Amino acid sequence: MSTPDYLKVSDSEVLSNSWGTLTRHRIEYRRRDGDWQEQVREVYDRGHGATCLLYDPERNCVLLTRQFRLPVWAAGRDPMLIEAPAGLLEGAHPEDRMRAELIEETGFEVSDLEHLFDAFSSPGSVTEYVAFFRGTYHLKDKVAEGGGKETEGEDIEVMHVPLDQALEMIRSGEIMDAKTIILLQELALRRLTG
Ligand SMILES: Nc1nc2c(ncn2[C@@H]2O[C@H](COP(=O)(O)OP(=O)(O)O[C@H]3O[C@H](CO)[C@@H](O)[C@H](O)[C@@H]3O)[C@@H](O)[C@H]2O)c(=O)[nH]1
Ligand SMILES: [Mg+2]
Repeated sequence: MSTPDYLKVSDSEVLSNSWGTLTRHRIEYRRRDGDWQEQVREVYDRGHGATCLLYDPERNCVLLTRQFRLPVWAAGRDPMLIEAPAGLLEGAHPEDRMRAELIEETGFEVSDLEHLFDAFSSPGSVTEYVAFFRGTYHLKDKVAEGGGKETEGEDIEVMHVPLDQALEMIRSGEIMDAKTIILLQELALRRLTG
C-alpha cells in the first residue's frame, strides 16, 4: 500500500528474521491537530491466516479442535486451547488453504465454504489478518484421520460440540480464542436473525 501523507518512515530495522520477521520502525506520524510526533513501533510479520466454523445442522453441533499453544502457556493460561480449525496461508488462496487445513486438522472434506469477512487478529503489533469462513459438515464427510501434521509437531484433538454448549463454554472461559468466539457468535446471530 502507498504511504499515507500523515506517515513518514525514517528507519526500519529487522530485529529477527526466522519463523517470522520482527521489524522495528521509527516513524513520524502527523496527529489530527497537525503536529508531527516521533514513534517507535515493533511489527511482527508471520503471514496471514484462515479459519472456519463447520456446523452440522442434523446434530446441532460445531466442529472444534483442541491443541497445545505455547504462547498461551507463556501468558499464564491453560495452553490446551479450544479453537475453530485454522491455518496459515503461506501464500495460498484462503479458500483453498482452508479446505486443505480442514482435512489435515479434522479429517472432514466440505463442499461449500462461505467467506464471511477478513479481520486483523492483533493490529497493534502483528500484521496478520485472518480470513473467516463458515460451512456445514456431516459425519459422512470424514475422509481422513485428521489430527494435524505430526512431523510439524501438531497433535490436534477433534471435538464435536453442541452449539449451545460451545456458547456456554465462551461464558465459562473454556473457550478463550478470539477467532473461535467470533465464529460461534456469528453462527448464533445468524440462527437468531434467520
Ligand atoms: N519451526 C517452527 N514452526 C512453527 C513456529 N510457529 C508455528 N509453527 C508451526 O507452523 C504450523 C502452523 O500451523 P497452521 O495450522 O498452519 O497455523 P495455526 O498455528 O493453526 O494458525 C492459525 O491459528 C492462529 C492462532 O489463532 C492464527 O493466528 C492463524 O492466523 C491461523 O488462523 C504448525 O505446524 C506449527 O507447529 C515456529 O516458530 N517455528
Ligand atoms: Mg492450525
